[in-house]
Amino acid sequence: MAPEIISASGKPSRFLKPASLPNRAYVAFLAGNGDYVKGVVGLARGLRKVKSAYPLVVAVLPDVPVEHRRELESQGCIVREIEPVYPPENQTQFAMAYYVINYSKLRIWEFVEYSKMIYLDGDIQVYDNIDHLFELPDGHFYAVMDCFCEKTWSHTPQYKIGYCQQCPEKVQWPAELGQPPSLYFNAGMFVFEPSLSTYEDLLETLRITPATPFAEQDFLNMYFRDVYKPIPLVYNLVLAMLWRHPENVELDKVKVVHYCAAGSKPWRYTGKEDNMQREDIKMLVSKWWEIYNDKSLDYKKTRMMANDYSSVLPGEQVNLEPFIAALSEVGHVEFVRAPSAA
Ligand SMILES: O=c1ccn([C@@H]2O[C@H](COP(=O)(O)OP(=O)(O)O)[C@@H](O)[C@H]2O)c(=O)[nH]1
Ligand SMILES: OC[C@H]1O[C@H](O[C@@H]2[C@@H](O)[C@H](O)[C@@H](O)[C@H](O)[C@@H]2O)[C@H](O)[C@@H](O)[C@H]1O
Ligand SMILES: [Mn+2]
Repeated sequence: MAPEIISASGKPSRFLKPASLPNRAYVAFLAGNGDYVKGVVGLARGLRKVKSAYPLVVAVLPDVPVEHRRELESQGCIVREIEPVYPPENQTQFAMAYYVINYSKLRIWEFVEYSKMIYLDGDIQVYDNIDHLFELPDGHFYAVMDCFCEKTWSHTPQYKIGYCQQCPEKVQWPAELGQPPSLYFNAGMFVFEPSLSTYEDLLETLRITPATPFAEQDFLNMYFRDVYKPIPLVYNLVLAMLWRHPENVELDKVKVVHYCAAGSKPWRYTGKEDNMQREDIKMLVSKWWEIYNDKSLDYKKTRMMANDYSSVLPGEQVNLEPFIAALSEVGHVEFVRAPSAA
């Protein structure tokens, strides 16, 4: 007979079942054997610190070494290997040469065991709980608007005339250039619904879409243009906003920081690049390290998750208080099926 388990409410229950969490998850993308794994480990710890109720899935390319995968698993991540996705061959000059691997992000639309996911770049940190974004209405693509003012945009007409969607009133879009660009999001963070039909259509469409300087970010903006809904900048502070549009930023309200400005990746920070000696940048980099180095944020296996039922005798009453307390620390729990006592 299975052990009699007394739940925190004092009512006997055959097995403690978590309040069933809808099948949602955060998802990150990791490629190569370099140091971005530090970013994803930091992200896993950050989500735990803000007590997110959902797991972090990490889509890894085949070139991510087993040591990095084990490290991510030891941080409670669910590691899923994906195959690379390449854009059609063409002569495009990517804004950063390595952007070509970022098309592989498209594989996350295949994770249909989840009804809704929030994608986060590995160079993002979450400083306040954003689980409420999972409640946004289905049928749309939610992301934060990007900025066109950094040199990385110098190939574009908007950069050349000094137009940016963050301050559309500053420079009028000239009629001779036709329509102003549609609202354009940064693809380092977005809320989406995995779907096999969308996944197949994304790959099919990519096959006939020439690659462009911002790679999958341009592609996703084109593909989801009609269903894109901007969400406030507090959900993805692209660091350049601090010096390009400070009037749009209330730093103490920011929930998610995206370390995408040149030289701002905390694990590679030297302080030598432009803007990297700013006090706000130094504060944000050290905030990232505080979480990365905080041992109390290590993933804790609980007795239940350690499948340690053997010590529970038939008929024994199990006090679940420590377990309930650990739950609130761990944030999310994968329940393991108890071996049948028979
Ligand atoms: O060598 C790399 C380069 C990129 N990435 C992943 O691809 C994302 C997008 O690249 P990045 O954040 O550097 O682009 P940015 O936002 O700085 O333009 C990263 O956050 C990582 O999740 C990776 O895993 N390894
Ligand atoms: O592959 C293209 C990448 O394009 C985006 O990064 C850019 C963009 O934000 C520019 O606006 C900034 O100027 C630039 O610094 C920054 O790197 C996404 O963050 C990243 O996830 C990925 O999609
Ligand atoms: Mn990024």
